[in-house]
Amino acid sequence: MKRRTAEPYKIKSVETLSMLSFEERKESLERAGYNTFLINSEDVYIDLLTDSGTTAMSDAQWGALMTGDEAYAGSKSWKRLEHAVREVYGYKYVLPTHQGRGAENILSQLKIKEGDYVPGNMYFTTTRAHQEMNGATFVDIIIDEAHDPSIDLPFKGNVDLDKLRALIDEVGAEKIPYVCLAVTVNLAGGQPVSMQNMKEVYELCKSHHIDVMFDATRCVENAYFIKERENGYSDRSVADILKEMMSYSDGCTMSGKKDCLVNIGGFLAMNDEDLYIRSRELVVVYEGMPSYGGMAGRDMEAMAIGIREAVDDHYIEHRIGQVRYLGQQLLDAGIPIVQPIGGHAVFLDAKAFLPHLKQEEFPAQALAAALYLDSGVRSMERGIVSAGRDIKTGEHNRPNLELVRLTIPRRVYTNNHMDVVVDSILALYEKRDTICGLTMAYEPPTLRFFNARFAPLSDSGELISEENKKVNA
Ligand SMILES: Cc1ncc(COP(=O)(O)O)c(C=O)c1O
Ligand SMILES: N[C@@H](Cc1ccc(O)cc1)C(=O)O
Repeated sequence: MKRRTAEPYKIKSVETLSMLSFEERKESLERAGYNTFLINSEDVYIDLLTDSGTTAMSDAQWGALMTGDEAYAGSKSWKRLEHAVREVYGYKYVLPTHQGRGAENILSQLKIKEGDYVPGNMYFTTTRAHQEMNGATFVDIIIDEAHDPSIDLPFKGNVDLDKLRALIDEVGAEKIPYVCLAVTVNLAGGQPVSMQNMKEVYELCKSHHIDVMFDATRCVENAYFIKERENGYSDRSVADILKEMMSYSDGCTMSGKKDCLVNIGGFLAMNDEDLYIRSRELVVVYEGMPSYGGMAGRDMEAMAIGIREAVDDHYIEHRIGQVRYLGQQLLDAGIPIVQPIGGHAVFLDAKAFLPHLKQEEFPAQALAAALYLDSGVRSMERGIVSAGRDIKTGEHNRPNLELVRLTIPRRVYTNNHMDVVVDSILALYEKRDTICGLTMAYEPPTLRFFNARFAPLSDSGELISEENKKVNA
């Protein structure tokens, strides 16, 4: 018999959850314009909107808050954070930023010129927005399989080297300031990149004098998948694997709100001194002194500790295990989800869940809204709404993946909460043909998914109703 394992921590402080009635949830959803981003958190029972900044900190982190050095300049806390990044990730130079997109802003401004191309293994919303705002065209070089939710591959975040070579041949290396490699790939379903692939991308780029910058947001989760799935790594520690991974890049942007186990913070790291000096100038303009970059001294203390806690083998094994615990139950029940199960989230395949809805009826948005209505579980649309519009044609970008993300915060929920989520999804699947599509009532011009508002496309005005079967037929 396989012995069961449990959380590698015990609970010291608890937060009461609110449990609204169906009618209250319905009102809350209507007030939010059927957009889960606009629901008040006090109306949410289990919050799987994001794993960003939602981590439960450890007692060591809470304790360290008191030791934060809030000096405007030369803070001891910054020194400790800088030391942790250098030691755990291996980069020479580090600059603090208020969160990941602060680092993306500075990197994009410094490296991109109008008319450049930035290849990446699938886009991320904020990352691409910064690249485009600085005049670059994003080019997706992820393997084709990553766009198919049903293909089960160990490293579905890998770069297709032929696509990268073809781009270099077509536009010339001088038009590619850097390759942006996400480890893991959020929008592909939290899928990892293999060490072999990182090595090959790095070698190809170096032969053309192109830099490789990682989006390191969930790099520890990527390192764990390498330990589990790639030949030659099973006996190595996650910390050791992570260090090797980072050696195949010239620097990284980091949202500390994920794999640094904190509620706010980020950094930009690099090995090139000239880029460091120029970045430091922009940190002063956008973030604050290079010894705090938008973070309080106490935040930096917590992050320095979180960086080390995240590479504990027991922590990361449980983390990935919990995501898998949720995903596997859904798979066993025949629910369409992105395979294999990724690092930070389980992604429902909304196209397969609601096949009666056209993509312009926003199936993933409708499914996320229906899940909230059913049980108070909050998730996030990752499909046509998130993909926005083509900046040249103004048409909707139409991603192949039309997903609902169930994102698991780190160290927050127990597996009993995961069971509640499973039950709600199974109940919705039973009555899936009663769920109708949505129309977009308000569309913001940028990053529209955050603030867009929707309305049900049904005669009754209800999102879930037996009546909808007729509309959907
Ligand atoms: C893959 C990835 N990159 C970058 C970011 C940006 O980080 P932040 O939210 O800290 O600005 C996020 C989350 O927003 C992310 O998931
Ligand atoms: N990075 C966070 C927060 C976020 C969510 C959606 C975005 O498009 C941008 C940022 C996440 O992936 O959950």
